Amino acid sequence: MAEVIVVSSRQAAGALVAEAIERLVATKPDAVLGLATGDTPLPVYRALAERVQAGLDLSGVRGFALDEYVGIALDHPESYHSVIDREVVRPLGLTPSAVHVPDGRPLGIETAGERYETAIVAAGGIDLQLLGIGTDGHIGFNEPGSSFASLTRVKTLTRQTRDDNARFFDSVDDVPVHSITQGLGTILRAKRLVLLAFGAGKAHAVAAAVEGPLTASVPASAIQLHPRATVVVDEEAASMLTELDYYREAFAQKPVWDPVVL
Ligand SMILES: N[C@@H]1[C@@H](O)[C@H](O)[C@@H](COP(=O)(O)O)O[C@@H]1O
Repeated sequence: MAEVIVVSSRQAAGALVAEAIERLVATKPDAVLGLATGDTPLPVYRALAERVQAGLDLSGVRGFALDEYVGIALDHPESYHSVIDREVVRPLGLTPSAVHVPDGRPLGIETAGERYETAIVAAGGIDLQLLGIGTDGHIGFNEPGSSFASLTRVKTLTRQTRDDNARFFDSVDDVPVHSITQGLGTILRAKRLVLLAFGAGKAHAVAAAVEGPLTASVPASAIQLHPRATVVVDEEAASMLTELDYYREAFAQKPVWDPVVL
């Protein structure tokens, strides 16, 4: 099962995960990060940016974004190319050519997934994959029904996801219908997973992912198959978990030698 850590705030989550990333980079300066978009990972990026301002060097770190919209202009402010550049590459001082985002341009889209998988393998795989979670239980853009063996490919977005993401666009009609996303199989190959979730709106999806049955209907439940998965949640997002006392006890009693703990 995943390790669950309940934190008091988004800032506390950001600090905790930034600390884990700093430790990873200390042992592997060219570590490969799996980068999530959306609001959820922002506290991690902000905490890392502060560490960079204080002298942390992340210029050797490589990155692979989870997903991208299909058919969106690369320079659209809400393309994940733009978001990753704005929220991650620049503030963290990463080397732009070392950070990859799936290619959602229509020309060549049939082979874009395969090319992305090849690039991840050539980089030696992802060391730490950051994940948010959709209210419908998606990770990346793996919507309900996604195969646990799926690799990077085009997925049609659900209406719920498009409604959720409409806040980034002028209207829901402007939200692209298709995405290209790392598959659940891609995500499960990462050496470590860190899924973050904040707010009551995520409570149902978190409970289903962590404690529900393993089912493609809740794509995030795939994290139960991963031997090094950590879920970092605030009290609201944790509110529907039934084993909260156990998670708190396990974290309080964490062995110092435990490599799974953040
Ligand atoms: N493709 C992204 C996901 O990777 C993200 O996890 C999810 C949740 O977004 P937020 O963190 O803004 O709630 O939204 C989008 O659909």
